[in-house]
Amino acid sequence: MDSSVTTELTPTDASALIPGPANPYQGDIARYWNAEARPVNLRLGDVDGLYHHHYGIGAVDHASLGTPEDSEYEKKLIAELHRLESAQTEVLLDHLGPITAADTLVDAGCGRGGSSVMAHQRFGCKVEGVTLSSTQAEFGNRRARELGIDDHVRAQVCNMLDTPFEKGSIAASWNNESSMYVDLDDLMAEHSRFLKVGGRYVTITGCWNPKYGQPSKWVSQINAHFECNIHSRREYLKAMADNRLVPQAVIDLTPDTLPYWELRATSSLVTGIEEAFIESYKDGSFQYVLIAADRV
Ligand SMILES: C[S@@+](CC[C@H](N)C(=O)[O-])C[C@H]1O[C@@H](n2cnc3c(N)ncnc32)[C@H](O)[C@@H]1O
Ligand SMILES: CC(C)=CCC/C(C)=C/COP(=O)(O)OP(=O)(O)O
Ligand SMILES: [Mg+2]
Repeated sequence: MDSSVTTELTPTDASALIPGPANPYQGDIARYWNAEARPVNLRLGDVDGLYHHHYGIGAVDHASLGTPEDSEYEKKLIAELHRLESAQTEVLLDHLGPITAADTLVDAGCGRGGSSVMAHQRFGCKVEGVTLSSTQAEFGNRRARELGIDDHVRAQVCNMLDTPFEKGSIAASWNNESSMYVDLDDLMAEHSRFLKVGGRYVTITGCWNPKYGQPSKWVSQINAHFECNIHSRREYLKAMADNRLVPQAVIDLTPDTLPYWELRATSSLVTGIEEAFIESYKDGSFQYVLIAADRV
């Protein structure tokens, strides 16, 4: 083809130019999430159409569950787990700072888009989600169309370490349980690049606790289960400090997530990873944290 010829790109052509996985590992992760269809995620999402791939926080409302003998008990338990997962997103959104409808936010590693939809519903803003999985991006875009918000909420297949967002164009961004798939220095550098000075970055993540020493056997088990690479709390703080992201809040959510796991362990939707989360949270080797940082 004559390289001197420039052709105007339609949006479809432009999206076809988005590079694929940057390395074989990212290819594995794209395949993993393209194939994922666990009932614990789909049945919870079916409760109200918000599909999450993260865990829950807050006290279990035991009164709402009734007793295991009730015919509706399992349905109520699923609704309760889902309520706790959406409560987790609400806490993340609480830490984004003042957001207006004119702002654009980035949901880095957006999954099926539950957090993106909730952010738009709260702030009226635009939300750009990125995921390695084409199945997830299609799912999220279909939900946005069904909700009539596809002019504000969009998912793209894109590596979050190399996004198309312009330097300094984004009011706030987050990783909701998606930072354990990437190098943290590369990740914080990319958020720092596209965030406005004064913008806010938030992560909710599981991290290993430097006070414990090294990653415990439970942490290794979680890594193997999800093909991820859990970082330490210290690595998060260092990567932020090195990339003009200054922590404004560091909140240990471990006590708040344990009730979710203990309830989930009693459900029919268990996946086999519940013991590793419960035991590592209890022995102190693993922590569930929220870190909110100012882009300075
Ligand atoms: C556990 S899911 C979390 C999804 C979502 N944040 C949520 O709370 O529902 C992890 C997500 O990270 C995404 N991910 C992992 N590595 C990525 C990368 N390099 N670029 C973009 N997305 C990535 C996966 O595609 C997946 O959507
Ligand atoms: C806190 C840590 C270490 C998270 C690892 C990333 C991850 C897989 C999150 C949940 O996804 P999911 O909702 O698809 O998982 P599950 O099927 O277990 O609910
Ligand atoms: Mg889940």
